[in-house]
Amino acid sequence: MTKAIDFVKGVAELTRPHNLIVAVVTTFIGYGIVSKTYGYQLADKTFIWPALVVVLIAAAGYVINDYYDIETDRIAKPWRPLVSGIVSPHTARILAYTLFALGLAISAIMNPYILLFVAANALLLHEYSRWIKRTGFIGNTVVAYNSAATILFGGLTRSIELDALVPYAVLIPAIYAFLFVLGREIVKGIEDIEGDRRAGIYTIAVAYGAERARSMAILLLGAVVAISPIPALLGIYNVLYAVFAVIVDVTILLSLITLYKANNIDEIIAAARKARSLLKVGFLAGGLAFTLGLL
Ligand SMILES: CC(C)=CCC/C(C)=C/CC/C(C)=C/CC/C(C)=C/COC[C@H](O)COP(=O)(O)O
Ligand SMILES: CC(C)=CCC/C(C)=C/CC/C(C)=C/CC/C(C)=C/COP(=O)(O)OP(=O)(O)O
Ligand SMILES: [Mg+2]
Repeated sequence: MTKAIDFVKGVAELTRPHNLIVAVVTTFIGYGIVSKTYGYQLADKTFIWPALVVVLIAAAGYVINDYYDIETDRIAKPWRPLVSGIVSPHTARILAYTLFALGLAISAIMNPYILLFVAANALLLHEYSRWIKRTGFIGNTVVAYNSAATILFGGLTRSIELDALVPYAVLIPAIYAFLFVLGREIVKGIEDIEGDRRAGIYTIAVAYGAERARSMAILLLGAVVAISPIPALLGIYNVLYAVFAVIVDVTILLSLITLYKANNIDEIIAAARKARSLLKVGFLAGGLAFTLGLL
């Protein structure tokens, strides 16, 4: 019985449910902006479909990532379900392709254009883990784009449902998400520098050193803080945007101070480990800023 429970826990862990929750929130950002632009109620029961597609495709993306990362995770993340042996690589592969297939099937039922968008993003997600990740910075931009694409996807699905054009306003949170995730991916590269170097993954940290990667992450994430007040000045978002944007800024600034104060490679890697978790809190706060800010 314990083995069965461990297996179910392992399968759940492979899908990274905490990230899926944030992805649903960010999908709602695009959906909500379109609703508000055309004078409809923000939330509608139809949101279940884009939310379900994003959960299925993102979960598939996380599972196939662990499948392709098993050797590097043996070094940096021995607790992952495939490395610890709780779930077999064969099972993970079947799970990933089943999740991809379910996401594509629902997209096909929704609309041909939605199927095209989801298929392109699903392919990009799969190829990221299969080989694009090894290119380093390009891989970071793919993850940042795919993350921001949840916002575009929410806007696309609601626009098609309302037979309306996707408003440019959807691009605003998408740009913030892209910069935020990209900065965090560079921080993750600092944390994983040893394992990535042995695996031949040319992240910014491996290619240019942890110090330069730290400087790039500080620049990118500092830019998110610098532009964070702008949406509050646009008259689209309410005070809740400002409240949650401050939380985002605090998570980023605490991360950057920790990184800046590190004096040597070991301290920089330890600071990156702390920043990775802190910035994840910022993702949720950021999603809530652009979501609750629409109410
Ligand atoms: C100033 C302000 C309010 C900024 C907010 C920006 C914003 C909307 C951020 C949300 C980012 C986002 C789209 C998150 C949803 C999808 C997601 C969780 C992406 C990150 O997943 C990839 C990551 O590398 C997974 O690795 P790990 O986190 O280590 O499991
Ligand atoms: C837009 C549509 C239809 C779907 C988007 C699906 C989503 C939410 C994508 C978000 C980003 C995502 C799921 C990326 C998957 C690839 C991934 C796990 C990147 C991070 O993996 P690594 O670079 O190996 O780092 P870790 O495994 O240590 O986290
Ligand atoms: Mg991985």
